[in-house]
Amino acid sequence: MAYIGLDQTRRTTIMDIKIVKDKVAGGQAAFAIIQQGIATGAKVLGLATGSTPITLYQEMIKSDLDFRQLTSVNLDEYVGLPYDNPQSYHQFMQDNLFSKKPFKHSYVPEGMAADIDQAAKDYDKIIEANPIDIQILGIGRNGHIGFNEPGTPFDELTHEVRLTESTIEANKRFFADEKDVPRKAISMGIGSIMKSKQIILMAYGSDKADAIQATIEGPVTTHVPASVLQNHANATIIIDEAAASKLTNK
Ligand SMILES: N[C@@H]1[C@@H](O)[C@H](O)[C@@H](COP(=O)(O)O)O[C@@H]1O
Repeated sequence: MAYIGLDQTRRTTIMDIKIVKDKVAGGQAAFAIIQQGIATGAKVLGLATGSTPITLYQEMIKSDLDFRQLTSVNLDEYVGLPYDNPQSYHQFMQDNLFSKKPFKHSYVPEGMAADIDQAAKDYDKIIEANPIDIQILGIGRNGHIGFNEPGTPFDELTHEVRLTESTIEANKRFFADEKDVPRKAISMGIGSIMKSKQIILMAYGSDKADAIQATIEGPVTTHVPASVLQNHANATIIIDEAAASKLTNK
């Protein structure tokens, strides 16, 4: 489909919206979908970082599911942040999931590669060889998914990203100083995210309410990257009351 740079206003599918009590219930709802997916043959999970998926990962950890026959493919990583830095997404995944529930293979984009463009091409080959059955997403306050900032063409593959001021501002809480926040990242593209057979986007809290309203009720536009999910055949949005507070049709 040719979405490049175009704003699409035609909604082709209706997303499944689940409004939950809180992020714990959200994690349980997402886990139930994953459990069902694995029971029916899902082999590759697309994973995300940020505070949002943590309650899902806690459900995965406390479950008796064994992930050692599955592969995981992560969305993104900062460029130039050593993998043992506590804020790197390699380390985040280790701390929040992989150290407790290992997968057969876990891929995270190589933000420390000497040649990021080559690392991006290599990551696309990994995604091609491991088609994603279920992709987990959070959402940035500006509607970004992965690190696909507003304006990213919908058919983009893995690429280097210059982070927006809004994202640097939102992510500075994890760093000692704003100047320590990396300015660049490597991210799976929207083209690859949309190829996932199933997508679960989660969002909690009032600072996500505008992005959620635009994602669900606004036009499909590259200005709000997550709005592309309106064009996905099997997307579920799990949100709490605060994140749902600006929806006009509840
Ligand atoms: N690259 C990540 C996104 O994948 C994530 O969705 C977003 C929101 O983070 P949080 O869940 O902490 O609000 O943060 C970062 O920008």
